[in-house]
Amino acid sequence: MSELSEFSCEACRSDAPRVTGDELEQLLSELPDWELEVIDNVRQITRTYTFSNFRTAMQFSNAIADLAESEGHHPAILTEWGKVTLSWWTHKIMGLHKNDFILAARSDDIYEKG
Ligand SMILES: C[C@H](O)[C@H](O)[C@H]1CNC2=NC(N)=NC(=O)C2=N1
Repeated sequence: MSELSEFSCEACRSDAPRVTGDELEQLLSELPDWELEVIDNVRQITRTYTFSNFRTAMQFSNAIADLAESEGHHPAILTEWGKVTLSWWTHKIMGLHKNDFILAARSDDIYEKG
């Protein structure tokens, strides 16, 4: 469990600063299973989780949906047979906010709880 999951998300505003530079490197180092990607010039963090079948993949996806709704912050979720890929970024700032790293850590906790 990353310490990041202990943090609370803050209300994100359109003028919130994007995470960059040393802070970005530090946050990425706390989430070793996550990859930094740039899609349509927008930085995001992505991880693919594996499952034994589609039903358990869907159950995890629904748990992530509950997390997202409770925090008012939503990932892209790709649910496939045996796999779920999550991508977190902040739409308002078209980039990465600390909230994205907090929720990625919370996503890992949900996965590890099984
Ligand atoms: C109106 C609604 O609360 C906002 O659009 C929220 C919804 N969920 C969100 N999710 C993400 N990832 N980024 C946002 O900027 C965002 N904004």
